[in-house]
Order: sequence, then structure tokens, then C-alpha cells
Amino acid sequence: MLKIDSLTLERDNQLLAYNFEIKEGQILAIQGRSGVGKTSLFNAIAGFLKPRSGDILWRGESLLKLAVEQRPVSLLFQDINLFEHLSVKENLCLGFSGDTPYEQLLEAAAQLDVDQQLNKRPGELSGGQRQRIALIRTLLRPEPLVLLDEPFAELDPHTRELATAWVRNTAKASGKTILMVTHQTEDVDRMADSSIELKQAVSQTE
Ligand SMILES: Nc1ncnc2c1ncn2[C@@H]1O[C@H](COP(=O)(O)OP(=O)(O)OP(=O)(O)O)[C@@H](O)[C@H]1O
Repeated sequence: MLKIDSLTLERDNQLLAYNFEIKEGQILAIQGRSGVGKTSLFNAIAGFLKPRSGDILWRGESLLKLAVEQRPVSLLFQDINLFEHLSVKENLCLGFSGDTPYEQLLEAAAQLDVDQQLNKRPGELSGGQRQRIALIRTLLRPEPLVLLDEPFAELDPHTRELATAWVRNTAKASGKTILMVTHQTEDVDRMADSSIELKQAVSQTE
């Protein structure tokens, strides 16, 4: 279980408030207007933003006392970070300590139609191709909790369908718990086990 327990974050003199939980192995879609605090929530779960109050509990333990690198979290932000001096294939293999699942990575690249791009540099790829490379790496990393911030934004409808199916199948096969920000109702219908809509910031701080 991931429990977001009466969490508040201070951002831009506003207090953002969250309270929900998700069972392990489930996929939760998070919706809500621009600026409502979806990315801020991911920053707090990953450890980049310190909450003002409340708690984030994973398997009953607070994540707040853990440093970023100790948290059981793999995340894909909107501004995808790929290293330009490395090939796409090297980028794909980054971040695995020890056991890099080469076969799984290559199989995923083929399924998502980016297997012809592996020897290129990230700068030679389209936005949608970069997004798929980052998505593969984020999901195949060993961390059990996966945060995806608009992971399909750059994809055309056909590729989007491929990618949503791949994410769901991969997550279910490996028991991942996924929080996914999306503005598309069809992503929610195709992928999510449940969804929540975040509401406007509750109050202004002094
Ligand atoms: N680095 C930052 N420093 C200060 N305030 C920030 C920062 N990033 C975001 N904010 C503010 O925090 C609030 C929530 O922003 P956030 O990016 O979490 O929203 P969002 O729901 O993810 O929006 P979008 O759908 O546009 O990505 C906004 O009022 C925003 O202006």
C-alpha cells in the first residue's frame, strides 16, 4: 500500500493538500487542472520536495526519512532526461546496479518500435521516440513504485495504444504500483485500475 496521509506541500505561497491511498500492484491515474499540484506530489514522493505536514507511507513505513536514492521510486518527468553524450542504447541501460535486463530492454524497444534507434544519439530522435526510451528505462528499473508524469504526451494515437498496453502488461507482470498523471480519458480507460481528480489548492499561506 502507498498511503498519502494528509500530506500538505507549500508551493508558491499556496498550500497543496493530498489524501489518498493505492494498493500495491495497482495503477492509479491522477488527473486535475494545470497547476493543481500533480508534479509537486511526484516531487514529494521521490524526495525532491519536503512536505510541510502529513506523511507518505509505503508498505507501512514513512518515506520521509529516506534520501532520494534510498526511496523505492522510479520516475519519468515531463522533461525527459537522456544523456546526449551516450547512445540511446547506453541511455537505456543506465541506472541498473549490477543486473541490467538486456533482453527485456531490447524486447521492449522492439515492442514500442524504437529498436531501430538504439545506436543513435538521443538528439537524433523525435520527441515521441525519446519518450518511449525513457518510459522503457523507468518501468524496467527494479524499484516497485513507478511515477509517470504525462508519459504519452508526445505519442500519436497508434503509438499511444502500443505504449499504454505495454506499460499495463509490464506493470502487471512485475507487480509494479504505478501513479500516472494524464489528461487523456482514453489512457485512464485503457490502463488504470482507478483514478482520482486533484482539486484546486486549498488555501493561501502568508
Ligand atoms: N519549482 C517550483 N517552485 C515554486 N513553485 C512551483 C514550482 N513548480 C511548481 N510550482 C507551483 O506549484 C503549483 C503546482 O505546480 P505543479 O507543477 O505541481 O502542477 P501540475 O498539476 O503538475 O501542473 P501541470 O499539469 O501544468 O504540469 C503551481 O502553482 C506552480 O506555480
